[in-house]
Amino acid sequence: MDAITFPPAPTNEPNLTYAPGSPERETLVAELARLEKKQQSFRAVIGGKRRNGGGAEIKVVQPHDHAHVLGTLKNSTTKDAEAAIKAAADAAPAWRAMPFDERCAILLKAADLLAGPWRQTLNAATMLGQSKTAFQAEIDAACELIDFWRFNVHYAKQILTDQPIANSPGIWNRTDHRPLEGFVYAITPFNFTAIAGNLPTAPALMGNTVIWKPSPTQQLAASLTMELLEEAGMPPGVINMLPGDGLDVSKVALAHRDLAGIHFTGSTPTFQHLWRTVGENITGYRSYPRIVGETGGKDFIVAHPSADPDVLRVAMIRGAFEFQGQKCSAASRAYVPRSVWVKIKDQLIADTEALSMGDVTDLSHFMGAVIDDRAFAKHKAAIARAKRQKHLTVLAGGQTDDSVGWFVRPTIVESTDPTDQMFSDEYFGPILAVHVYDDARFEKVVEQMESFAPYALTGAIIAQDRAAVAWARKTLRFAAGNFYINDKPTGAVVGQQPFGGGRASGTNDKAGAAVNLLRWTSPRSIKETFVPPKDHRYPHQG
Ligand SMILES: NC(=O)c1ccc[n+]([C@@H]2O[C@H](COP(=O)([O-])OP(=O)(O)OC[C@H]3O[C@@H](n4cnc5c(N)ncnc54)[C@H](O)[C@@H]3O)[C@@H](O)[C@H]2O)c1
Ligand SMILES: N[C@@H](CCC=O)C(=O)O
Repeated sequence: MDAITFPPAPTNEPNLTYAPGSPERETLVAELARLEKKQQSFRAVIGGKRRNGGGAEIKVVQPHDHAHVLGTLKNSTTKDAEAAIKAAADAAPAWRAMPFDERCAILLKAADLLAGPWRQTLNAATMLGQSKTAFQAEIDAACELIDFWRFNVHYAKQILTDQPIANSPGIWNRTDHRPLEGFVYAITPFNFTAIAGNLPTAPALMGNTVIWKPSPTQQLAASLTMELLEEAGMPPGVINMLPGDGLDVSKVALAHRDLAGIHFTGSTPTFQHLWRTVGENITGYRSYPRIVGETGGKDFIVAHPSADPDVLRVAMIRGAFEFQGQKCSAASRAYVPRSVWVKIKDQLIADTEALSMGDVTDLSHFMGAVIDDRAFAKHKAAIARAKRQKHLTVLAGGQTDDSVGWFVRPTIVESTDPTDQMFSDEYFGPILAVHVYDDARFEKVVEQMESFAPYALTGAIIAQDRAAVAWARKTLRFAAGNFYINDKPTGAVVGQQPFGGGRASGTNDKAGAAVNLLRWTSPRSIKETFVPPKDHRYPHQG
Protein backbone atom coordinates (compact mmCIF):
# COMPACT_ATOMS: atom_id res chain seq x y z
CA MET A 1 0.00 0.00 0.00
CA ASP A 2 1.28 3.54 -0.79
CA ALA A 3 2.31 5.52 2.29
CA ILE A 4 1.67 9.28 2.60
CA THR A 5 5.19 10.61 2.16
CA PHE A 6 7.08 13.86 2.49
CA PRO A 7 9.94 14.55 0.04
CA PRO A 8 13.03 16.30 1.46
CA ALA A 9 12.28 20.01 2.06
CA PRO A 10 13.96 22.10 -0.66
CA THR A 11 16.65 24.66 0.06
CA ASN A 12 18.47 26.82 -2.49
CA GLU A 13 21.70 25.36 -3.78
CA PRO A 14 24.59 27.55 -2.55
CA ASN A 15 26.78 29.21 -5.22
CA LEU A 16 30.40 28.07 -5.37
CA THR A 17 32.92 30.89 -5.82
CA TYR A 18 35.57 29.53 -8.26
CA ALA A 19 38.15 31.68 -6.47
CA PRO A 20 41.77 30.94 -7.41
CA GLY A 21 42.93 27.82 -5.57
CA SER A 22 39.39 26.52 -4.89
CA PRO A 23 38.74 22.82 -5.64
CA GLU A 24 35.72 23.68 -7.82
CA ARG A 25 37.91 25.86 -10.03
CA GLU A 26 40.34 23.02 -10.58
CA THR A 27 37.57 20.59 -11.60
CA LEU A 28 35.93 23.17 -13.82
CA VAL A 29 39.17 23.94 -15.68
CA ALA A 30 39.70 20.21 -16.28
CA GLU A 31 36.15 19.81 -17.61
CA LEU A 32 36.57 22.83 -19.92
CA ALA A 33 39.70 21.24 -21.40
CA ARG A 34 37.99 17.87 -21.81
CA LEU A 35 34.86 19.23 -23.53
CA GLU A 36 36.82 21.62 -25.73
CA LYS A 37 38.88 18.79 -27.13
CA LYS A 38 36.20 16.45 -28.33
CA GLN A 39 33.94 17.33 -31.25
CA GLN A 40 30.59 15.78 -30.60
CA SER A 41 27.73 14.59 -32.69
CA PHE A 42 24.54 15.84 -31.03
CA ARG A 43 21.89 13.30 -31.83
CA ALA A 44 18.15 13.22 -31.32
CA VAL A 45 16.85 11.07 -28.45
CA ILE A 46 13.63 9.31 -29.39
CA GLY A 47 12.18 6.61 -27.15
CA GLY A 48 15.56 6.45 -25.40
CA LYS A 49 17.43 5.72 -28.65
CA ARG A 50 19.99 8.03 -30.28
CA ARG A 51 19.53 8.85 -33.93
CA ASN A 52 20.68 11.49 -36.34
CA GLY A 53 18.04 13.89 -37.59
CA GLY A 54 17.31 13.59 -41.29
CA GLY A 55 17.96 17.26 -42.11
CA ALA A 56 20.88 19.54 -42.88
CA GLU A 57 23.94 19.75 -40.67
CA ILE A 58 24.21 22.59 -38.15
CA LYS A 59 27.54 23.44 -36.48
CA VAL A 60 27.63 24.29 -32.78
CA VAL A 61 30.52 26.64 -32.01
CA GLN A 62 32.01 28.62 -29.14
CA PRO A 63 30.65 32.19 -29.42
CA HIS A 64 33.92 33.69 -28.10
CA ASP A 65 35.96 31.62 -30.59
CA HIS A 66 33.63 30.84 -33.46
CA ALA A 67 36.20 28.86 -35.44
CA HIS A 68 36.16 26.34 -32.61
CA VAL A 69 33.45 23.77 -33.37
CA LEU A 70 32.04 21.96 -30.33
CA GLY A 71 30.05 19.55 -32.42
CA THR A 72 27.44 19.14 -35.10
CA LEU A 73 23.80 18.17 -35.25
CA LYS A 74 21.46 17.15 -38.03
CA ASN A 75 18.28 19.19 -38.18
CA SER A 76 15.16 17.30 -37.10
CA THR A 77 12.65 16.61 -39.85
CA THR A 78 8.92 15.92 -39.95
CA LYS A 79 9.74 12.17 -39.87
CA ASP A 80 11.80 12.63 -36.70
CA ALA A 81 8.93 14.59 -35.16
CA GLU A 82 6.41 11.86 -36.02
CA ALA A 83 8.68 9.22 -34.46
CA ALA A 84 9.15 11.32 -31.31
CA ILE A 85 5.42 11.91 -30.89
CA LYS A 86 4.80 8.18 -31.26
CA ALA A 87 7.52 7.43 -28.68
CA ALA A 88 5.90 9.93 -26.29
CA ALA A 89 2.49 8.27 -26.77
CA ASP A 90 3.96 4.80 -26.22
CA ALA A 91 5.67 5.89 -23.00
CA ALA A 92 2.64 7.74 -21.62
CA PRO A 93 0.61 4.88 -20.01
CA ALA A 94 3.52 3.56 -17.91
CA TRP A 95 4.70 7.06 -16.97
CA ARG A 96 1.23 8.15 -15.84
CA ALA A 97 0.85 4.95 -13.88
CA MET A 98 4.21 5.32 -12.15
CA PRO A 99 3.64 6.37 -8.52
CA PHE A 100 4.19 10.08 -8.02
CA ASP A 101 6.95 9.43 -5.47
CA GLU A 102 8.99 7.53 -8.05
CA ARG A 103 8.72 10.42 -10.51
CA CYS A 104 9.83 12.78 -7.73
CA ALA A 105 12.76 10.52 -6.89
CA ILE A 106 14.03 10.73 -10.48
CA LEU A 107 14.14 14.53 -10.35
CA LEU A 108 15.58 14.63 -6.84
CA LYS A 109 18.29 12.26 -7.98
CA ALA A 110 18.91 14.43 -11.05
CA ALA A 111 19.31 17.43 -8.72
CA ASP A 112 21.81 15.57 -6.55
CA LEU A 113 23.76 14.34 -9.58
CA LEU A 114 23.96 17.92 -10.78
CA ALA A 115 24.97 19.23 -7.35
CA GLY A 116 27.69 16.57 -7.27
CA PRO A 117 29.37 14.67 -10.11
CA TRP A 118 27.71 16.49 -13.03
CA ARG A 119 28.13 20.04 -11.74
CA GLN A 120 31.32 21.07 -13.53
CA THR A 121 30.38 19.16 -16.70
CA LEU A 122 27.20 21.18 -17.16
CA ASN A 123 28.91 24.40 -16.04
CA ALA A 124 31.76 23.88 -18.52
CA ALA A 125 29.30 23.09 -21.32
CA THR A 126 27.37 26.28 -20.56
CA MET A 127 30.57 28.33 -20.57
CA LEU A 128 31.78 26.91 -23.87
CA GLY A 129 28.47 26.79 -25.71
CA GLN A 130 26.79 29.94 -24.40
CA SER A 131 29.87 32.02 -23.47
CA LYS A 132 29.01 32.39 -19.79
CA THR A 133 31.66 33.18 -17.20
CA ALA A 134 32.22 30.64 -14.42
CA PHE A 135 29.94 32.54 -12.04
CA GLN A 136 27.18 33.05 -14.61
CA ALA A 137 27.30 29.34 -15.47
CA GLU A 138 27.22 28.38 -11.79
CA ILE A 139 24.09 30.42 -10.99
CA ASP A 140 22.36 29.02 -14.09
CA ALA A 141 23.45 25.49 -15.06
CA ALA A 142 24.12 24.36 -11.52
CA CYS A 143 22.14 26.31 -8.91
CA GLU A 144 19.01 27.37 -10.80
CA LEU A 145 18.49 23.98 -12.42
CA ILE A 146 19.06 22.12 -9.14
CA ASP A 147 16.56 24.50 -7.51
CA PHE A 148 13.98 23.96 -10.27
CA TRP A 149 14.15 20.21 -9.82
CA ARG A 150 14.02 20.27 -6.00
CA PHE A 151 11.40 23.00 -5.58
CA ASN A 152 9.15 21.59 -8.32
CA VAL A 153 8.92 18.33 -6.37
CA HIS A 154 7.85 20.32 -3.32
CA TYR A 155 5.23 22.34 -5.25
CA ALA A 156 3.92 19.28 -7.08
CA LYS A 157 3.39 17.54 -3.76
CA GLN A 158 1.48 20.61 -2.52
CA ILE A 159 -0.76 20.46 -5.60
CA LEU A 160 -1.52 16.80 -5.08
CA THR A 161 -2.32 17.29 -1.42
CA ASP A 162 -4.57 20.26 -2.22
CA GLN A 163 -7.95 18.60 -1.87
CA PRO A 164 -11.53 19.92 -1.52
CA ILE A 165 -12.06 21.50 1.89
CA ALA A 166 -15.75 20.62 2.22
CA ASN A 167 -17.61 17.34 2.28
CA SER A 168 -21.37 17.18 2.82
CA PRO A 169 -22.45 14.47 5.29
CA GLY A 170 -21.98 11.00 3.83
CA ILE A 171 -19.82 12.27 0.97
CA TRP A 172 -16.09 12.20 0.24
CA ASN A 173 -14.81 14.65 -2.37
CA ARG A 174 -11.42 14.22 -3.95
CA THR A 175 -9.36 15.83 -6.71
CA ASP A 176 -7.43 13.67 -9.10
CA HIS A 177 -4.65 15.77 -10.69
CA ARG A 178 -4.45 14.01 -14.04
CA PRO A 179 -1.72 14.65 -16.60
CA LEU A 180 -2.89 16.18 -19.87
CA GLU A 181 -4.13 13.90 -22.63
CA GLY A 182 -1.41 14.01 -25.25
CA PHE A 183 2.13 15.33 -25.35
CA VAL A 184 3.66 18.61 -24.20
CA TYR A 185 5.91 20.45 -26.66
CA ALA A 186 8.78 22.14 -24.77
CA ILE A 187 10.74 24.71 -26.80
CA THR A 188 13.70 26.24 -25.03
CA PRO A 189 15.97 29.29 -25.49
CA PHE A 190 19.74 29.54 -25.83
CA ASN A 191 20.40 31.67 -22.82
CA PHE A 192 19.67 29.54 -19.74
CA THR A 193 20.66 25.89 -19.30
CA ALA A 194 18.33 25.90 -16.29
CA ILE A 195 15.33 27.01 -18.32
CA ALA A 196 16.15 24.41 -20.97
CA GLY A 197 16.23 21.72 -18.29
CA ASN A 198 13.11 22.93 -16.52
CA LEU A 199 10.71 23.28 -19.44
CA PRO A 200 10.58 19.57 -20.37
CA THR A 201 10.91 18.24 -16.81
CA ALA A 202 8.17 20.31 -15.15
CA PRO A 203 5.39 18.76 -17.30
CA ALA A 204 7.08 15.36 -17.00
CA LEU A 205 6.96 15.54 -13.21
CA MET A 206 3.19 16.04 -13.45
CA GLY A 207 2.91 12.81 -15.45
CA ASN A 208 3.13 14.10 -19.02
CA THR A 209 5.37 12.91 -21.82
CA VAL A 210 7.28 15.53 -23.74
CA ILE A 211 8.85 16.53 -27.05
CA TRP A 212 11.80 18.79 -26.23
CA LYS A 213 13.20 21.12 -28.90
CA PRO A 214 16.30 22.89 -27.50
CA SER A 215 18.00 25.85 -29.11
CA PRO A 216 20.80 24.77 -31.51
CA THR A 217 23.21 27.21 -29.82
CA GLN A 218 22.56 25.55 -26.43
CA GLN A 219 22.81 22.00 -27.78
CA LEU A 220 26.01 20.98 -25.95
CA ALA A 221 24.50 21.64 -22.52
CA ALA A 222 21.10 20.30 -23.65
CA SER A 223 22.55 16.95 -24.75
CA LEU A 224 24.40 16.61 -21.46
CA THR A 225 21.23 17.48 -19.51
CA MET A 226 19.47 14.67 -21.36
CA GLU A 227 22.26 12.23 -20.40
CA LEU A 228 22.06 13.34 -16.79
CA LEU A 229 18.29 12.77 -16.72
CA GLU A 230 18.77 9.29 -18.16
CA GLU A 231 21.34 8.53 -15.45
CA ALA A 232 18.80 9.73 -12.88
CA GLY A 233 16.34 7.13 -14.17
CA MET A 234 14.12 9.06 -16.60
CA PRO A 235 12.49 6.23 -18.60
CA PRO A 236 12.84 6.11 -22.41
CA GLY A 237 10.19 8.06 -24.29
CA VAL A 238 9.17 10.36 -21.43
CA ILE A 239 11.33 13.19 -22.78
CA ASN A 240 12.21 13.01 -26.47
CA MET A 241 14.79 15.51 -27.64
CA LEU A 242 14.77 16.84 -31.20
CA PRO A 243 17.77 19.08 -32.03
CA GLY A 244 17.61 21.74 -34.72
CA ASP A 245 15.69 24.85 -35.68
CA GLY A 246 12.27 23.38 -34.88
CA LEU A 247 10.60 24.43 -38.11
CA ASP A 248 9.77 20.92 -39.33
CA VAL A 249 9.05 19.71 -35.80
CA SER A 250 6.44 22.45 -35.42
CA LYS A 251 4.84 21.52 -38.74
CA VAL A 252 3.99 18.14 -37.23
CA ALA A 253 3.61 18.94 -33.53
CA LEU A 254 1.39 22.02 -33.87
CA ALA A 255 -0.95 20.25 -36.26
CA HIS A 256 -1.15 17.06 -34.20
CA ARG A 257 -4.43 16.03 -32.57
CA ASP A 258 -2.56 15.09 -29.37
CA LEU A 259 -0.81 18.42 -28.81
CA ALA A 260 -1.78 18.98 -25.17
CA GLY A 261 0.45 21.90 -24.30
CA ILE A 262 3.33 24.16 -25.28
CA HIS A 263 5.96 25.11 -22.71
CA PHE A 264 7.96 27.87 -24.35
CA THR A 265 10.65 30.36 -23.43
CA GLY A 266 12.15 32.57 -26.11
CA SER A 267 11.35 35.66 -28.09
CA THR A 268 7.95 37.30 -28.36
CA PRO A 269 7.68 36.91 -32.19
CA THR A 270 8.35 33.14 -31.98
CA PHE A 271 5.77 32.74 -29.23
CA GLN A 272 3.18 34.73 -31.18
CA HIS A 273 3.85 32.55 -34.23
CA LEU A 274 3.25 29.39 -32.15
CA TRP A 275 0.07 30.78 -30.60
CA ARG A 276 -1.24 31.92 -34.00
CA THR A 277 -0.61 28.46 -35.48
CA VAL A 278 -2.43 26.78 -32.61
CA GLY A 279 -5.33 29.18 -33.23
CA GLU A 280 -5.42 28.26 -36.91
CA ASN A 281 -5.47 24.55 -36.02
CA ILE A 282 -7.88 24.83 -33.11
CA THR A 283 -10.60 22.57 -34.44
CA GLY A 284 -8.19 19.68 -34.89
CA TYR A 285 -7.10 19.05 -31.30
CA ARG A 286 -8.45 16.51 -28.84
CA SER A 287 -8.24 19.15 -26.04
CA TYR A 288 -7.48 22.86 -25.96
CA PRO A 289 -3.65 22.97 -25.75
CA ARG A 290 -2.27 24.73 -22.69
CA ILE A 291 -0.01 27.52 -23.92
CA VAL A 292 2.64 28.75 -21.51
CA GLY A 293 5.26 31.17 -22.76
CA GLU A 294 7.85 33.41 -21.12
CA THR A 295 9.17 35.84 -23.70
CA GLY A 296 10.97 39.14 -24.30
CA GLY A 297 11.59 42.14 -22.11
CA LYS A 298 12.63 45.77 -22.01
CA ASP A 299 13.59 45.75 -18.38
CA PHE A 300 14.06 49.00 -16.53
CA ILE A 301 15.83 50.72 -13.68
CA VAL A 302 14.18 53.88 -12.42
CA ALA A 303 16.17 56.01 -10.01
CA HIS A 304 14.54 58.53 -7.66
CA PRO A 305 16.39 61.69 -6.58
CA SER A 306 16.89 59.98 -3.19
CA ALA A 307 18.74 57.03 -4.81
CA ASP A 308 22.03 55.93 -3.31
CA PRO A 309 24.44 56.62 -6.22
CA ASP A 310 26.64 53.57 -5.58
CA VAL A 311 23.65 51.22 -5.39
CA LEU A 312 22.38 52.64 -8.68
CA ARG A 313 25.74 52.37 -10.45
CA VAL A 314 26.25 48.74 -9.45
CA ALA A 315 22.67 47.82 -10.36
CA MET A 316 23.16 49.38 -13.80
CA ILE A 317 26.46 47.61 -14.51
CA ARG A 318 25.52 44.19 -13.19
CA GLY A 319 21.91 44.41 -14.37
CA ALA A 320 22.78 45.45 -17.92
CA PHE A 321 26.07 43.74 -18.72
CA GLU A 322 26.34 40.40 -16.92
CA PHE A 323 26.15 37.61 -19.51
CA GLN A 324 26.41 40.30 -22.21
CA GLY A 325 22.89 41.56 -21.43
CA GLN A 326 21.41 38.29 -22.72
CA LYS A 327 19.21 37.61 -19.71
CA CYS A 328 15.57 38.23 -20.38
CA SER A 329 15.71 40.12 -17.08
CA ALA A 330 18.64 42.36 -18.08
CA ALA A 331 18.26 46.11 -17.58
CA SER A 332 18.22 47.77 -20.98
CA ARG A 333 16.75 51.16 -20.09
CA ALA A 334 17.44 53.42 -17.13
CA TYR A 335 15.88 56.69 -16.01
CA VAL A 336 18.18 58.76 -13.81
CA PRO A 337 17.57 62.14 -12.13
CA ARG A 338 20.11 64.80 -13.03
CA SER A 339 21.24 65.33 -9.41
CA VAL A 340 22.21 61.64 -9.13
CA TRP A 341 23.55 61.40 -12.69
CA VAL A 342 26.24 64.02 -12.03
CA LYS A 343 27.42 61.88 -9.10
CA ILE A 344 27.64 58.59 -11.01
CA LYS A 345 28.31 59.43 -14.65
CA ASP A 346 32.13 59.45 -14.66
CA GLN A 347 32.51 56.39 -12.47
CA LEU A 348 29.80 54.52 -14.40
CA ILE A 349 31.61 55.18 -17.67
CA ALA A 350 35.01 54.30 -16.20
CA ASP A 351 33.72 51.07 -14.63
CA THR A 352 31.99 50.07 -17.87
CA GLU A 353 35.06 50.74 -19.99
CA ALA A 354 37.10 48.66 -17.54
CA LEU A 355 34.90 45.55 -17.78
CA SER A 356 37.07 42.81 -19.19
CA MET A 357 35.63 40.76 -22.02
CA GLY A 358 37.04 37.76 -23.83
CA ASP A 359 37.31 33.99 -23.99
CA VAL A 360 35.43 32.80 -20.90
CA THR A 361 37.83 29.91 -20.34
CA ASP A 362 40.11 32.66 -19.02
CA LEU A 363 38.33 33.04 -15.68
CA SER A 364 39.47 36.63 -15.16
CA HIS A 365 36.87 38.02 -17.58
CA PHE A 366 33.59 39.68 -16.54
CA MET A 367 31.93 38.99 -19.89
CA GLY A 368 32.07 36.74 -22.95
CA ALA A 369 30.73 37.05 -26.49
CA VAL A 370 27.12 37.35 -27.70
CA ILE A 371 25.54 34.13 -28.87
CA ASP A 372 25.83 34.21 -32.67
CA ASP A 373 26.32 36.22 -35.84
CA ARG A 374 22.64 37.22 -35.94
CA ALA A 375 22.75 38.71 -32.46
CA PHE A 376 26.09 40.39 -33.27
CA ALA A 377 24.66 42.01 -36.41
CA LYS A 378 21.59 43.24 -34.51
CA HIS A 379 23.66 44.87 -31.76
CA LYS A 380 26.12 46.34 -34.24
CA ALA A 381 23.25 47.94 -36.16
CA ALA A 382 21.66 49.33 -32.99
CA ILE A 383 24.98 50.90 -31.95
CA ALA A 384 25.61 52.31 -35.45
CA ARG A 385 22.15 53.87 -35.38
CA ALA A 386 22.84 55.37 -31.94
CA LYS A 387 26.01 56.94 -33.32
CA ARG A 388 24.06 58.52 -36.18
CA GLN A 389 21.17 60.04 -34.21
CA LYS A 390 21.58 63.57 -32.81
CA HIS A 391 19.54 62.92 -29.67
CA LEU A 392 21.65 59.85 -28.78
CA THR A 393 25.19 59.92 -27.36
CA VAL A 394 27.30 56.81 -26.97
CA LEU A 395 28.96 57.38 -23.58
CA ALA A 396 30.77 54.07 -23.15
CA GLY A 397 31.58 51.10 -25.36
CA GLY A 398 30.22 51.17 -28.89
CA GLN A 399 32.89 48.88 -30.36
CA THR A 400 32.18 45.53 -31.96
CA ASP A 401 34.58 42.89 -33.27
CA ASP A 402 33.64 39.53 -34.76
CA SER A 403 37.07 38.48 -36.03
CA VAL A 404 37.54 35.75 -33.38
CA GLY A 405 34.32 35.77 -31.39
CA TRP A 406 31.10 37.79 -31.51
CA PHE A 407 32.25 40.53 -29.16
CA VAL A 408 30.17 43.61 -28.41
CA ARG A 409 31.62 46.02 -25.85
CA PRO A 410 29.21 46.97 -23.03
CA THR A 411 27.59 50.12 -24.34
CA ILE A 412 25.82 53.01 -22.61
CA VAL A 413 23.78 55.36 -24.76
CA GLU A 414 22.35 58.57 -23.32
CA SER A 415 19.14 59.79 -24.92
CA THR A 416 17.46 63.15 -24.48
CA ASP A 417 14.34 61.54 -25.93
CA PRO A 418 12.63 58.86 -23.78
CA THR A 419 10.47 57.88 -26.75
CA ASP A 420 13.40 56.67 -28.84
CA GLN A 421 13.17 53.01 -29.92
CA MET A 422 16.03 52.24 -27.52
CA PHE A 423 13.41 52.47 -24.72
CA SER A 424 10.91 50.13 -26.34
CA ASP A 425 12.68 47.54 -28.55
CA GLU A 426 14.39 44.45 -27.18
CA TYR A 427 18.00 44.16 -28.46
CA PHE A 428 18.95 41.37 -26.04
CA GLY A 429 22.57 42.47 -25.81
CA PRO A 430 24.94 44.62 -23.74
CA ILE A 431 23.32 47.95 -24.61
CA LEU A 432 21.87 50.20 -21.92
CA ALA A 433 19.84 53.29 -22.85
CA VAL A 434 19.80 56.06 -20.23
CA HIS A 435 17.42 58.99 -20.02
CA VAL A 436 18.51 61.75 -17.63
CA TYR A 437 15.61 63.81 -16.30
CA ASP A 438 15.12 66.92 -14.18
CA ASP A 439 14.51 65.80 -10.59
CA ALA A 440 11.11 67.49 -10.34
CA ARG A 441 9.81 65.34 -13.24
CA PHE A 442 10.17 61.99 -11.42
CA GLU A 443 6.44 61.20 -11.44
CA LYS A 444 5.96 62.34 -15.05
CA VAL A 445 8.91 60.20 -16.19
CA VAL A 446 7.60 57.11 -14.41
CA GLU A 447 4.14 57.59 -15.86
CA GLN A 448 5.63 57.88 -19.37
CA MET A 449 7.88 54.81 -19.13
CA GLU A 450 5.24 52.63 -17.43
CA SER A 451 3.76 51.46 -20.70
CA PHE A 452 6.09 52.89 -23.33
CA ALA A 453 7.57 49.45 -24.02
CA PRO A 454 5.13 46.64 -24.81
CA TYR A 455 6.85 44.33 -22.30
CA ALA A 456 6.41 43.81 -18.55
CA LEU A 457 9.06 41.38 -17.35
CA THR A 458 11.42 42.92 -14.76
CA GLY A 459 12.10 46.36 -13.36
CA ALA A 460 13.73 48.10 -10.42
CA ILE A 461 13.25 51.26 -8.39
CA ILE A 462 16.32 52.68 -6.69
CA ALA A 463 15.31 55.11 -3.94
CA GLN A 464 15.83 55.76 -0.25
CA ASP A 465 12.68 57.84 0.19
CA ARG A 466 10.04 55.36 1.43
CA ALA A 467 7.12 57.34 0.01
CA ALA A 468 8.76 57.31 -3.42
CA VAL A 469 9.27 53.53 -3.20
CA ALA A 470 5.63 53.03 -2.26
CA TRP A 471 4.41 55.31 -5.04
CA ALA A 472 6.57 53.59 -7.66
CA ARG A 473 5.55 50.12 -6.47
CA LYS A 474 1.90 51.13 -6.94
CA THR A 475 2.32 53.04 -10.21
CA LEU A 476 4.46 50.31 -11.80
CA ARG A 477 2.25 47.45 -10.57
CA PHE A 478 1.60 46.08 -14.06
CA ALA A 479 4.92 47.14 -15.63
CA ALA A 480 6.90 44.15 -14.36
CA GLY A 481 6.20 40.58 -13.25
CA ASN A 482 9.37 40.75 -11.13
CA PHE A 483 9.87 44.08 -9.36
CA TYR A 484 13.00 44.94 -7.40
CA ILE A 485 13.52 47.62 -4.78
CA ASN A 486 17.13 48.82 -4.45
CA ASP A 487 18.50 45.89 -6.41
CA LYS A 488 19.32 44.98 -10.00
CA PRO A 489 16.42 43.46 -11.97
CA THR A 490 18.23 40.17 -12.73
CA GLY A 491 19.02 37.07 -10.70
CA ALA A 492 15.61 35.82 -9.55
CA VAL A 493 16.00 32.76 -7.34
CA VAL A 494 13.65 29.76 -7.48
CA GLY A 495 11.46 29.57 -4.38
CA GLN A 496 12.21 33.21 -3.54
CA GLN A 497 11.18 35.37 -6.50
CA PRO A 498 9.03 33.21 -8.84
CA PHE A 499 9.90 34.43 -12.33
CA GLY A 500 7.79 35.62 -15.25
CA GLY A 501 6.13 38.64 -16.77
CA GLY A 502 2.94 39.91 -18.35
CA ARG A 503 1.94 41.99 -21.37
CA ALA A 504 4.20 41.03 -24.34
CA SER A 505 6.59 39.27 -21.94
CA GLY A 506 4.50 36.16 -21.60
CA THR A 507 1.71 34.36 -19.85
CA ASN A 508 3.36 34.89 -16.42
CA ASP A 509 2.98 31.27 -15.36
CA LYS A 510 5.95 31.69 -13.01
CA ALA A 511 8.68 29.12 -13.72
CA GLY A 512 9.57 26.94 -10.74
CA ALA A 513 6.30 27.65 -8.92
CA ALA A 514 3.07 25.80 -8.25
CA VAL A 515 1.12 27.96 -10.72
CA ASN A 516 3.32 26.68 -13.52
CA LEU A 517 2.93 23.02 -12.55
CA LEU A 518 -0.83 23.45 -12.35
CA ARG A 519 -0.86 24.17 -16.09
CA TRP A 520 0.35 20.62 -16.73
CA THR A 521 -2.52 18.95 -14.91
CA SER A 522 -6.16 18.52 -15.75
CA PRO A 523 -7.98 18.05 -12.44
CA ARG A 524 -10.80 15.54 -12.13
CA SER A 525 -13.30 16.08 -9.30
CA ILE A 526 -14.45 12.84 -7.75
CA LYS A 527 -17.52 12.69 -5.51
CA GLU A 528 -18.27 9.48 -3.65
CA THR A 529 -21.63 9.06 -1.91
CA PHE A 530 -21.44 6.38 0.76
CA VAL A 531 -25.16 5.71 1.14
CA PRO A 532 -26.85 6.91 -2.08
CA PRO A 533 -30.61 7.68 -2.21
CA LYS A 534 -32.86 4.94 -3.50
CA ASP A 535 -36.02 7.04 -4.05
CA HIS A 536 -36.08 9.78 -6.71
CA ARG A 537 -38.80 11.89 -4.97
CA TYR A 538 -37.97 15.02 -2.87
CA PRO A 539 -39.54 15.75 0.58
CA HIS A 540 -41.42 18.88 -0.65
CA GLN A 541 -43.47 16.64 -2.89
CA GLY A 542 -45.27 15.40 0.20
N1 LIG B 1 10.70 35.65 -20.05
C1 LIG B 1 11.60 34.72 -19.77
O1 LIG B 1 11.55 34.02 -18.76
C2 LIG B 1 12.73 34.51 -20.74
C3 LIG B 1 13.84 33.75 -20.35
C4 LIG B 1 14.87 33.55 -21.27
C5 LIG B 1 14.81 34.13 -22.54
N2 LIG B 1 13.73 34.88 -22.86
C6 LIG B 1 13.65 35.53 -24.17
O2 LIG B 1 14.19 34.67 -25.15
C7 LIG B 1 14.74 35.41 -26.23
C8 LIG B 1 16.12 34.93 -26.52
O3 LIG B 1 16.11 33.54 -26.74
P1 LIG B 1 16.21 32.92 -28.20
O4 LIG B 1 17.05 33.80 -29.06
O5 LIG B 1 16.61 31.50 -28.02
O6 LIG B 1 14.70 33.05 -28.67
P2 LIG B 1 14.04 32.49 -30.04
O7 LIG B 1 12.60 32.86 -30.02
O8 LIG B 1 14.85 32.87 -31.22
O9 LIG B 1 14.20 30.90 -29.90
C9 LIG B 1 13.61 30.20 -28.83
C10 LIG B 1 13.45 28.77 -29.24
O10 LIG B 1 12.42 28.69 -30.23
C11 LIG B 1 12.91 27.92 -31.31
N3 LIG B 1 12.09 28.23 -32.48
C12 LIG B 1 12.07 29.32 -33.25
N4 LIG B 1 11.10 29.21 -34.19
C13 LIG B 1 10.50 28.00 -33.99
C14 LIG B 1 9.43 27.29 -34.60
N5 LIG B 1 8.75 27.78 -35.65
N6 LIG B 1 9.10 26.08 -34.11
C15 LIG B 1 9.76 25.55 -33.06
N7 LIG B 1 10.78 26.16 -32.46
C16 LIG B 1 11.14 27.38 -32.90
C17 LIG B 1 14.37 28.23 -31.35
O11 LIG B 1 15.10 27.30 -32.12
C18 LIG B 1 14.69 28.15 -29.87
O12 LIG B 1 14.81 26.81 -29.46
C19 LIG B 1 14.70 36.86 -25.78
O13 LIG B 1 13.62 37.50 -26.39
C20 LIG B 1 14.51 36.75 -24.27
O14 LIG B 1 13.90 37.88 -23.68
C21 LIG B 1 12.70 35.07 -22.01
N1 LIG C 1 16.52 33.75 -13.15
C1 LIG C 1 17.02 34.54 -14.23
C2 LIG C 1 16.16 34.32 -15.46
C3 LIG C 1 16.71 35.05 -16.63
C4 LIG C 1 16.08 34.69 -17.92
O1 LIG C 1 16.66 34.80 -19.00
C5 LIG C 1 17.03 36.00 -13.82
O2 LIG C 1 16.16 36.43 -13.07
O3 LIG C 1 17.93 36.73 -14.23
